[in-house]
Amino acid sequence: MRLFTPQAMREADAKAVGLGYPSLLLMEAAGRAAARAVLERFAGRRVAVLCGKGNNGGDGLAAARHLALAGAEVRVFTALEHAGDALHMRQALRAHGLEAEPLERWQPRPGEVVLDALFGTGLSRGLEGFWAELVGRVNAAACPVVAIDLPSGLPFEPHVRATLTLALAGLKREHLFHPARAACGEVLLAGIGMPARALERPDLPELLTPRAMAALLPGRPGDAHKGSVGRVLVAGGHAAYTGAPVLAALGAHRAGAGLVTVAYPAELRLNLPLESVRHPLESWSAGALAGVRAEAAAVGMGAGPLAHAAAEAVLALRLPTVLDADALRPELVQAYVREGVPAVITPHPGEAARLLGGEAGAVAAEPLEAARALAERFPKVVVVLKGGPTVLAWKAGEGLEFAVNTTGNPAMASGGTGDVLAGVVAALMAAGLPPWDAARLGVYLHGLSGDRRGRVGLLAHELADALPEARAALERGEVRAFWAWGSPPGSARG
Ligand SMILES: NC(=O)C1=CN([C@@H]2O[C@H](COP(=O)(O)OP(=O)(O)OC[C@H]3O[C@@H](n4cnc5c(N)ncnc54)[C@H](O)[C@@H]3O)[C@@H](O)[C@H]2O)[C@@H](O)CC1
Ligand SMILES: Nc1ncnc2c1ncn2[C@@H]1O[C@H](COP(=O)(O)OP(=O)(O)O)[C@@H](O)[C@H]1O
Ligand SMILES: [K+]
Repeated sequence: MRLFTPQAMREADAKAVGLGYPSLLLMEAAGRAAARAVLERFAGRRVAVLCGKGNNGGDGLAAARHLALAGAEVRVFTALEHAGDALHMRQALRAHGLEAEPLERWQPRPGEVVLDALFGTGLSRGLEGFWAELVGRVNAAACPVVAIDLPSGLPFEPHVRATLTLALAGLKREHLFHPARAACGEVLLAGIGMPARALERPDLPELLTPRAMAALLPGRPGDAHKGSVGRVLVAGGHAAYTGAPVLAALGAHRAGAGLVTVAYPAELRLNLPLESVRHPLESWSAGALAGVRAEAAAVGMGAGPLAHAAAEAVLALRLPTVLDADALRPELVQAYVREGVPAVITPHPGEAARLLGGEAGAVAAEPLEAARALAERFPKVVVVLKGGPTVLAWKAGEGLEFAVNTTGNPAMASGGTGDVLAGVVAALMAAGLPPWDAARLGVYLHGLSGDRRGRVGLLAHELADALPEARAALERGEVRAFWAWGSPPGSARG
C-alpha cells in the first residue's frame, strides 16, 4: 500500500478510467461509504451535507442520497456550478425528490452532524472569502464533522477540523503527517472499488501494513538455540547515561535475540537485565571487542563523548550495525559507507539536523524530504527518521526506497523509547533480516507495542516489555491498521 499525493490520486483516477472503469462508479462508492460512516458513528442523528463545486461535492451529493434512502433526516447545501459526475449526482438526488439549498443558507443546528464535502484534493491554494468564512462557521458550530477525503481547506489554512475523515481510495500525506493529521480526527479508508492496478505505484512511499510486516517476521524453528536466532552486541554508556544501553539491551532481548552482550566503560554500574552478558571495558581501543560473538550491533546509546571510539571499535567487527544517539555523527556514518559495512541510522529530528547541517524544526516540518536527503547523503545506509510518524529511506542503487510507519503514538515521546528501538532493529538484523526489512519491521513492532500500551506515562522499559505480545498479535493476524473499519482497541494507530 502506498502513500498518495493529490496528483498521484488524480493519475490513479485517470488510470482506472483508462482501464474502462467508469468514474461515476467511484463517486457513487465514495458517497455510499460516507453515508455508511455517518450512519455507523452517528446513528439516528440529523445530517447537514455541505457540498462544494468539484468532485468532492459530488461525493457529498451521492452521500446525501444514500443517507436519505437509509432513513436519515438530511439537509443538503450545495454550490451551484456542478459539471460531469457531480452534476449526475445532483440529478440523481433530485430524482429522489430531494432538493438542495444554496450553501449560503446553511445555519448549524444543535446535535446535527456536518458532512464536509466542500473540497478534497483539488485545492492549489488556501481558501479565502466566502469559503474561508464557511470553514470558520463549520469549526465554530458545536457539531461533529465527518470529512470526505480531506477536511476542506487542507493542506492550507484555514481548514475544517473533523471528528472523522474518510480517506478515498488511498491515504494521503495529510492523513498521517502533522499538523494536517490533527485536523483529520479519526481516519478510515474506503477502497471505493478503485482497481488495484490503478493504484500500483512503486515510486510512492510504502505504508507499513500489518500484513506486509507479519510476512517479515523471522521464524523460530523448533530446533532453535540461543546461538542460532541472533546474537546482539550493544555498545554504549557513559557516566551521565547509564540507562540507555540497558534499554537497548532490553529491546534486543524482547525482540527475540538469543544472546545480548553489552560493552560499556568498566567504571559504570549498569542495571542490566540478568540475562545480558556483561563486557566491561577499560577503553574503547581497537580490538577491545575482539572475541565478542554477535551477528549485529547497536552503538551510541548514552555513549556521550566516547561515541566516536565506541563506533570505531564496533566498525572493526564489520557487523550490520544500528548507529543511534551519540554515534549519529556525519564522519562516523561516512566511515560505515566507506567500509561497506551495512548500517541503519536512527536519528530523531535533532540528530538528523546534526547529520544534515540544518535545523531540527525544518527536519520535523518536512520529514519525507529530510529522510530523502539523509539517504542520498549516506548511500546504502538505511535511514530511520524517528517521529510521529517515523519515515524510512534507503538508497540501495539508483532508486530510492521510501516507507512511512503507521504505528506509534505521542505517549511514546518519553525518554529511552529510542534506545529500545535501536536494540529491536539490531536483534532483527541478528536474526537474519536484511537491514531494510529489519528497520521497517522493527519500527512497526516498536510502534505497535506503544499502541498496545499507549497511555501517557508510558515508560521505555514497559514499551520493551510489551514487544512479545505485540509480535504474537501480529503473527496471529490480529492486528488491524488504524484506517480499517471496525478496528478493535489495541490496533495500530497512525
Ligand atoms: N480517486 C479519486 O481521485 C476520486 C476522487 N473523488 C473525489 O474528488 C475529489 C477531488 O475532486 P476535484 O479535483 O474536483 O477537487 P475538489 O472537489 O477538492 O475541489 C475542486 C474545486 O474547487 C475549486 N477550487 C480550487 N481551489 C480553490 C480555492 N482556493 N478556493 C475556492 N475554490 C477552489 C476548483 O475550481 C474546483 O471547482 C477527491 O478529494 C474526492 O473527494 C471521488 O469522487 C471518487 C474518486
Ligand atoms: N508523537 C509521536 N508519535 C509517534 N511516535 C513517537 C512520537 N514521539 C516520539 N515517538 C517515538 O518515540 C521514539 C523516541 O525516540 P528518541 O527521540 O530517540 O527518544 P530517546 O532518545 O529518549 O530514546 C521514536 O521511536 C519515535 O518515533
Ligand atoms: K472534504
